Amino acid sequence: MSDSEEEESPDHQLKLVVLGDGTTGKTSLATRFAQERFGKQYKQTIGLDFFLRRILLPGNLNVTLQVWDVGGQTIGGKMLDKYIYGAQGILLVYDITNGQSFENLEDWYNVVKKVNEESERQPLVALVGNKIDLEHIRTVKADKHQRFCLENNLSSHFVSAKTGDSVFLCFQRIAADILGIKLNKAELEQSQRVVKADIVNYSQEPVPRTVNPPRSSMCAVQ
Ligand SMILES: Nc1nc2c(ncn2[C@@H]2O[C@H](COP(=O)(O)OP(=O)(O)OP(=O)(O)O)[C@@H](O)[C@H]2O)c(=O)[nH]1
Repeated sequence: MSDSEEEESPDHQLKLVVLGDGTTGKTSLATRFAQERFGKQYKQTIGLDFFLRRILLPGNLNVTLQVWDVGGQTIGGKMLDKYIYGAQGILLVYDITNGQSFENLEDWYNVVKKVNEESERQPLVALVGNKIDLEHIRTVKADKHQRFCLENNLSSHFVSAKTGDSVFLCFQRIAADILGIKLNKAELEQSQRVVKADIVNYSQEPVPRTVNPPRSSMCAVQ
C-alpha cells in the first residue's frame, strides 16, 4: 500500500452506550470526554443524549466514538433495548460512593445480555467506577468491583468525570480493545491526564450558566 492510500484510510465509527443509575455521572463522563468540561449542577437526562469525539489510535487510526448517554430513568422503559441495540461497547457506570448504584448494575447488565442474546458479535462491556475524587467517602470496595469484572469478563475502569482523571484513558482503552489494538505503556501513561478540580468559593453568588453553551458535538432525543 502506498503512503497516500494509508493516509486516506477511512475512519472507524464505534457506538458506545453509557448505562447506569441516575446521578452516577454518565452525562458528566460523556461531557468530560467529548467537550473537556464538567458541570457541577445536576440536570437529569430525559431519554438520550449523543456525544461525538474523534480520537487517534496507534497505527494512525482515526476512530469516531459515538457516545450514547442514556438517562438513568430509562430502565424498565420500552426504548432502552433500542438504544443498546448495535452497540460495540457498553459502559456500565456506578458511583463509588453509592452502593445501590453498584448493586443495580446487575439489572442494567441483564438488559444488555438480553438485547444481545441472539447477536453473533457481543459488545465489549466495561465496568466504570466514577467519582474517584470522592475516594474518602467510597462505599463500594475495589475488590467488589474487581470480582464483578472477573465473574463477567468485563474491562475495569476507575474515573473521575469531575477532575478528568482517567476519563480519556477509559474511552481510549475501550475503543482499542474493540478494534483489537494493543496500547503500549507510554500511550497508556500519556492518556492518564488529571485536571485540577476547581476551588469553590461558597461566599460568592453562583455564576449563571451560559444560556447556549457550545453543543456542536451533542444532540438530544427525548
Ligand atoms: N464529585 C464528583 N461529582 C460528580 C462526578 N461526576 C458527576 N458528578 C456529579 O454527580 C451529579 C450527577 O451527574 P450526571 O452526570 O448528571 O449523572 P447522570 O448519571 O447522567 O444522571 P441521569 O441523567 O439522572 O442519568 C452531578 O451533580 C455531577 O456534577 C465526579 O466524578 N465526581
